[in-house]
Amino acid sequence: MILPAGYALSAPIATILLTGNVILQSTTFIPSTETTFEFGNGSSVRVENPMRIRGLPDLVEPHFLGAGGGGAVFSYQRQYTQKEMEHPSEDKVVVKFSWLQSAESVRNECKVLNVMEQHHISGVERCLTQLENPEDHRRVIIIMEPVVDDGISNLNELSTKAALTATKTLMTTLAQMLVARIVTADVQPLISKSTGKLILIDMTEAKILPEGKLSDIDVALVREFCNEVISFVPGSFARISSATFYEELHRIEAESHEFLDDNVRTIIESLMAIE
Ligand SMILES: Nc1ncnc2c1ncn2[C@@H]1O[C@H](COP(=O)(O)OP(=O)(O)OP(=O)(O)O)[C@@H](O)[C@H]1O
Repeated sequence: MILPAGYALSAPIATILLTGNVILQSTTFIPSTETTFEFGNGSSVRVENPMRIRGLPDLVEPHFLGAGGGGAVFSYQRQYTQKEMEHPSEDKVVVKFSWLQSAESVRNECKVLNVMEQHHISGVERCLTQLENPEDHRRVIIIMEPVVDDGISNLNELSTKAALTATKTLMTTLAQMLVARIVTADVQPLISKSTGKLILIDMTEAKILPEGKLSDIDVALVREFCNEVISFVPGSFARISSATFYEELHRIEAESHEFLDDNVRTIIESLMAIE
């Protein structure tokens, strides 16, 4: 977790307000609580338990995951009714509370993730919904999945098997994002230590490149994105990462008839060149 000093949690639980009302949920009684987290950047986040959002099961058991320039991130457990338990999806969700100054970036994150979902891009989060923060309507809350519980960001700390799984996902995602013309200069992999399952988190700075000839700035952005992604791959996996990238690229181009931009192809070929 990268936690800039300014965003450190100054007090784990500053206020706990027991509102006293008891909510009937399935067969469990959950006392409704509100907890205010104060952060070192002067912002606070009011965390409700349960959190009620239209179209989603009640969200319970908030747990602080981390904070950065975009906001404060918590996991919540979905509280299913008996009927919904028959077809449960991922059990936990990620809830990101933007700061006031980062609301636009967090809106952008959900928008880009929605576009990625339309392109069937794997290895990234899914943004389920976006809402105004009732504390301050200029701030935004986004709900995403999945939560990676035992996440690390360094592939070199994984077992060989898990690192290979993570590398293949990373290169598959790189190919899918490049064809979809989506890049980010802030690449943050989160990898399950036990399984090697990888997702790229934090799409606050991600950009959907416009159609047509790329500007010099966008070419530089693509180069930075590719460089950053490739820098996460352990040196011994250079060959397999390149093979995975091109295999996925050929699959997408054959199936969707969407093609990599020529400039992007040149960049990736130079970075993937193996002596
Ligand atoms: N899906 C997830 N599963 C587990 N932990 C997560 C997940 N998403 C985010 N986190 C944790 O929350 C932290 C902050 O998340 P993220 O990097 O998305 O926030 P941000 O404020 O937009 O960051 P940045 O300062 O890099 O822009 C991460 O470093 C990570 O520790």
